[in-house]
Amino acid sequence: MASASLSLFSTLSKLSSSLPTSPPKLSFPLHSLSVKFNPPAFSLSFPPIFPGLSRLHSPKNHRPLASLTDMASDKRVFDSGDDLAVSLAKYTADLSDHFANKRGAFTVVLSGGSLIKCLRKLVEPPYVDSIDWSKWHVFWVDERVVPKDHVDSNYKLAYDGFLSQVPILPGHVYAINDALSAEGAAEDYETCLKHLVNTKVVDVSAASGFPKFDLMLLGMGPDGHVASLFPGHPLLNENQKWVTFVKDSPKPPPERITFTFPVINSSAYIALVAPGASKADAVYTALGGGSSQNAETLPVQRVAPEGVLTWFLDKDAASKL
Ligand SMILES: O=C(O)[C@H](O)[C@@H](O)[C@H](O)[C@H](O)COP(=O)(O)O
Repeated sequence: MASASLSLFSTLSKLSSSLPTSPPKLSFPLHSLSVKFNPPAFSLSFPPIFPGLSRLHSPKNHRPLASLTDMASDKRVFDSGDDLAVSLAKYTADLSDHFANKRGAFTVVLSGGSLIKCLRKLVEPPYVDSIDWSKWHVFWVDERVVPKDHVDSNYKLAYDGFLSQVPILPGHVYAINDALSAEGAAEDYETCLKHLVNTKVVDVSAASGFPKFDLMLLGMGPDGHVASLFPGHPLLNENQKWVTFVKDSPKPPPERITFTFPVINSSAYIALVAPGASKADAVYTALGGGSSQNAETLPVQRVAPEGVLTWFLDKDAASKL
């Protein structure tokens, strides 16, 4: 079993490295579109009508429609990690059905860290059998600039804990080109995204001109960072690039690529998944009004998508609310 996984891993790694690194030249540069960047503002208020909610349905019928009403909640707090994982799996599966039917594709953005463990129920029945995995396209909101088989790689983390256990097409898994420098990998990933926007695999936000992913699964660090956007870092204000790089990440390893806030905030749905006591202070700052007037805004407080934001917390993370 282990060797089968290893050989699958190496096949997938090879396939991923053969992803378009120099896609066809675009007929127009998307980044030259006029871009409206919303200044950082944290808001938990939702649009009066949740995008697409009324059209959500459950063709394979393991998910009763009535349960979709709990998607109206902005914050879900669970007694256990297992309860959180079950709810997150159901939420993801419902959105997968919705976007597969609406667009013929479901674009999902992963983080690293503890998020991958929180996806563990997706690889179990009923979801593993009922989700149309062929529609999934998988991206990373941030990635460490290390080889794909390195212990620090977010790709490897996701592959070992999730991707190797579901039939997502290898060509739909968009890992970074790990042969490049941080600058090169960020540029390459942005070029790849432009190609996918141009071919309509990835949607585009009419409001911002940035790519609009169907679902972004964001983790949050104890310091309130999301993706590789860290407190006090100038990259928090990047408003032109889609993908950029850091070489001084306070969380090791230092070299990473990351989506920028305009891309994060153009998402249709964001799940902010932050379990554990170490997240309680940042959760309080973000949701409980815990910061004083002079305190620096945490990166997570800048997460304010065009679409719907839902927090997934356990009782330890929510203990200070
Ligand atoms: O590469 C990374 O470091 C991750 O992608 C990062 O953005 C992660 O989501 C947060 O650091 C939260 O990680 P934890 O959930 O493990 O605290």
